[in-house]
Amino acid sequence: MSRSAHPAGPRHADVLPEGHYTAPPADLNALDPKVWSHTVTRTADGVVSVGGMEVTRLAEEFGTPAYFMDEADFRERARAWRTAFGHDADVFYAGKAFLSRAVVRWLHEEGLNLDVCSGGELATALSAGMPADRIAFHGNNKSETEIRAAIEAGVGRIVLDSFQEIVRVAHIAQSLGKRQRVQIRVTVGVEAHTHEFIATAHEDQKFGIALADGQAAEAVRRALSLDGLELVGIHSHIGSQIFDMAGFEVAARRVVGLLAAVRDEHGVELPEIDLGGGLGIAYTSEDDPREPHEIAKALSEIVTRECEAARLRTPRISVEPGRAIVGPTAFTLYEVGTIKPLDGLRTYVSVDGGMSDNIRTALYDAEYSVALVSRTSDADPMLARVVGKHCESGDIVVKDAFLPSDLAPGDLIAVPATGAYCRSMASNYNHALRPPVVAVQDGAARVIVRRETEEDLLRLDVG
Ligand SMILES: Cc1ncc(COP(=O)(O)O)c(C=O)c1O
Ligand SMILES: N[C@@H](CCCC[NH3+])C(=O)O
Repeated sequence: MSRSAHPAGPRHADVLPEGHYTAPPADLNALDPKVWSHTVTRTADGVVSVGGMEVTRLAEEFGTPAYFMDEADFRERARAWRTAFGHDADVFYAGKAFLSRAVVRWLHEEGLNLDVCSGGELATALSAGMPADRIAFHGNNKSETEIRAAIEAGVGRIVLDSFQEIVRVAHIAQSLGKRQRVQIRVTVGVEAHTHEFIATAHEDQKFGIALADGQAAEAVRRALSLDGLELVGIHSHIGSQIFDMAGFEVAARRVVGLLAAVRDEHGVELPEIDLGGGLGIAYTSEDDPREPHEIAKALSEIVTRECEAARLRTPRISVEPGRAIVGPTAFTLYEVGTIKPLDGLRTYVSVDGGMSDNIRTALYDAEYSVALVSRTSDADPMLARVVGKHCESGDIVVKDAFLPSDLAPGDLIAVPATGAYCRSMASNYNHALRPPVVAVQDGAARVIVRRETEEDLLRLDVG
């Protein structure tokens, strides 16, 4: 018997948009291991726990909204990537997905390298003890200050993104009496199957130097001619949240083609090839991501095969997964504040966060899952839209998902797979205070990024 608080509530079949769930899940209390981190489970009393700690206790201690990161899961995923690629390849975790000093230490301990794309990320990495030679510095418009800081620190490589930057980095390196190891980022001209805003290998966009019409070959010529630079490889990143390996195959083939052309023209075999990041994760039960060992095998086979065909020595491969490591490791915990059922449509469930802690739904039309985590329920499913508290009707966290129809203010709900690009893209819109990131492991929780306070906001406002 349903305990529905909204008996006349919406019927999902009336409103389901294309591509979304066709039916409510069989069991609303179940937690799909595809979208939740490995230590997440429902305890005997129905409360969800992570790292051995119940969310009700976590909410009491740390408040909501908050991101809870499963440290064991993070380390496991980092290790899986490291092991899959072995000692002949390098894994650079992409710090843009989420970076904090604790995360840098975990990465260091697990043997990963780090990709940073700003002075701020570089400073965080260095201050947490990541050896500079294990850092790669990216960006399509690095400032002179950032370039100088990276070279002075001794970063392992700078990834050159434009013709101007080739000269800029060479001059700064020379002025510091150094020769900087660099790669050139090329756009290989593939259309990655992902959202337009996060595809980066087609030519009509801001990143990289096009392989087409000889631009990349010209960039290599210039880089090889400058004393301040040691050109060690070619870099390609085709986009983000990609499941289909075909785009990586084409990219690898084209990059190896450039390596062969460089060998033919200059007699130089560049020793490195970086195929970037971009591997997709499961945000809903519909998504089927690849495992790191499958990805490693596929990439190394393509590169080896293409190099053999071109009679090139196989270069050292590197990859830059961000989302695939950190994305699944965290969930955002919210408290339900208000509930607005719209007859025949859907029920709006307002939580105490929103687009300020997760902009991805508004920005990319991203899909997420959600679950009631402070208790179980045997009420009927209701089609819900989880929305935030911002002054914006597009302030949506989860567009369409099923929650139990007895959901009530004060319940805790959690959105899984928010480890990547949520805290790192969080904002202070409406003077929201950015939530903390709390690492949980073996029954203990500790804040690794603290919650912002009104004092923090007022300190910035010097007016
Ligand atoms: C150059 C580069 N490397 C790596 C990444 C990480 O991508 P993802 O988090 O999708 O693995 C990005 C972001 O898309 C990027 O721009
Ligand atoms: N921030 C994006 C992806 C861009 C990745 C950085 N190049 C996301 O949330 O999916």
